[in-house]
Amino acid sequence: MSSHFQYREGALCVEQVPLADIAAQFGTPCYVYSRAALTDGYRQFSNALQGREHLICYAVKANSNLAILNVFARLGAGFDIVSGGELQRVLAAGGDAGKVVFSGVGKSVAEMRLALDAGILCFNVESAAELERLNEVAGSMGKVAPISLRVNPDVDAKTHPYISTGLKQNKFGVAYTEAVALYRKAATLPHLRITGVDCHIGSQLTETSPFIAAVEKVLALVDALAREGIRLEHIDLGGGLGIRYNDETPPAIADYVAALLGALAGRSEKLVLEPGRVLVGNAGALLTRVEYLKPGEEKNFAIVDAAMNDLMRPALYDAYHNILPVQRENHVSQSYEVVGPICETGDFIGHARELAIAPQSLLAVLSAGAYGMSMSSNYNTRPRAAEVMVDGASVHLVRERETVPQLFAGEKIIS
Ligand SMILES: Cc1ncc(COP(=O)(O)O)c(C=O)c1O
Ligand SMILES: N[C@@H](CCCC[NH3+])C(=O)O
Repeated sequence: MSSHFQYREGALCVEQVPLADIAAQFGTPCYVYSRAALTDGYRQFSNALQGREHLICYAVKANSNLAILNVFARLGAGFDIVSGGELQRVLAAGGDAGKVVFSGVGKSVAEMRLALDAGILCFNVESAAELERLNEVAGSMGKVAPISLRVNPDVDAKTHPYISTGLKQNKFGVAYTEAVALYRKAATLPHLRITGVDCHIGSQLTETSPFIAAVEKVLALVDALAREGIRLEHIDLGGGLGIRYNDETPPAIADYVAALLGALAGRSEKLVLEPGRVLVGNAGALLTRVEYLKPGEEKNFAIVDAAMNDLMRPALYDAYHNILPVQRENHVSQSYEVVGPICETGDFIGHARELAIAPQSLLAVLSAGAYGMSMSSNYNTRPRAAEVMVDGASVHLVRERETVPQLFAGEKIIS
């Protein structure tokens, strides 16, 4: 368990604040984030990278709450975005456009314009067609777009197939074998300026070796480009470092960074990283309340007020999240299917969890800071959860629970 979420005298606390107090004040379901945990994670990266020119671009998709983006912006972070919406959130949170890298296979003309207007650091271009489009859009605006090519190194990230991105059969990046030719082509396009190279092989990696295999391929490409007179200012190695949800043993941030720096020894290019999950995953928990206990013939169900619309990782990837009682209580301990109110059999938060709970008990779903709120939806017309950030002894509401009128925003009935 993260050191930021700990039991104190039987009460689960975030820092010094009992989660039960937060539930009483803000209701459930509610995401709770620890500012100290966010700061710690970021500092582990920046400390490990000391002495090396670098930029830590937090991957906004992991959690785009404005308060979280603001914490990272104040720490000096850059941002990895994948949409115009994410760029707008970064700017609204006080992020520096000049530290933004823009990834993604489907950038629209409008998104390119927005990013060029804002003056982002780099477009991570993922196809030949995107290269052409970006050149045209930049030209039409009288601008020059800074670019990297995202190369697909064809390395097995050894992670869930839905979140592996660096294999030939994945949609991401340009084929490794075509990268030099595409760089040559980019060098001829007048409204593009080549600044770097990028790769990202997948998410929730728990071993270092696939990262190193990818770095080696990227460096071979950097050398091949140098032989052609194409010199790069930065090398972006993406994100992907995993966290402990259950019994995984991912490398510590410092060890992961040390391994990358070892592989990059003797290289002077600026190092860009795009960590998402490892910065926010264990900095957040989802608080939920037991609505009903429903004994079944084969299984006991604990029906809680959070559901797959709030946290879809279990339904989508069969992902494991530790579920803990917020108060240690003297109920009979039983094995429960922890499920939400949504009309889908796949609507579960956890299978076969041994819990001592009763109706109205509060539960904390741990490691929910990454890809929790950011992947939430209004499915079953459920309002999105509230989000709070704990900063020392202070608790701040950083996003209100949606209300019914908000759920209707922008819609109209026609006659
Ligand atoms: C291009 C890119 N960069 C960074 C990330 C962040 O990944 P993670 O949250 O695994 O660190 C992702 C998501 O996998 C991504 O697609
Ligand atoms: N959404 C995924 C990770 C995808 C990473 C984005 N490229 C998760 O919850 O684990």
